[in-house]
Amino acid sequence: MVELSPSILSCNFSNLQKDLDKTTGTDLKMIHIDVMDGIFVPNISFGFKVIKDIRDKNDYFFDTHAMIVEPIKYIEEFKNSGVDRLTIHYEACENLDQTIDKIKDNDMEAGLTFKPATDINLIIPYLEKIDLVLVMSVEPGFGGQTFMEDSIEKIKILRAYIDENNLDVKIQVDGGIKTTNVEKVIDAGVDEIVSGSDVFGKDIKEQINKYYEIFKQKSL
Ligand SMILES: O=C(CO)[C@@H](O)[C@H](O)COP(=O)(O)O
Repeated sequence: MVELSPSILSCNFSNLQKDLDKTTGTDLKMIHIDVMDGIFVPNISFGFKVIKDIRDKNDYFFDTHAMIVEPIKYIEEFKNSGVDRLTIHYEACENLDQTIDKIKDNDMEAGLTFKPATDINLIIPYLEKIDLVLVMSVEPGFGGQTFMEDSIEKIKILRAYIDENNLDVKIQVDGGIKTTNVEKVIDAGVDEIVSGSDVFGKDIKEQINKYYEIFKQKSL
């Protein structure tokens, strides 16, 4: 079944744990943690201290999206903060193979993502080495943007390649996803959905339950 990874970027940071507490009693298994450096993307979010503090209070799988240049420099810090999977950008790494290897050497799952303008054919050769490929369906940097329709074709290309080659790689989509458009990305073949404003900007528990209702219907 498809899983939801709600982006805490849309939480109220004046009391982050209060929003996370509202997710309890749902089917949720992971949360999405967007780290931005103000250089790779034109926004700054939060860093290791925040991740570590919420790690102490939440058992979820920590699905982390690093929108930072040269993430290789910070891999140990992500690990020490309690990150379970670290997704890095194709465009942000001087030595991508070495960065992926170092994530795995630090006992985290490795995810790879790419900006909407990046040619998907550059990503395909790395699928054998990674645990997750993330299709960005908005320009990385901000929540609340509109879903880019050409992401559907990218998901289909990745789904076909992964299935044809029997690879053990999950496909995640992130940006502009709502309960009203989620079905089309599921139909295209995603395994995981990131949603920020549509979860933490609304009635949190109600929205998570709505997503899981849709996922269950789709898996019948
Ligand atoms: O990585 C990003 C933005 O860079 C996303 O995770 C957004 O935070 C998703 O927010 P919505 O588009 O769902 O509001």
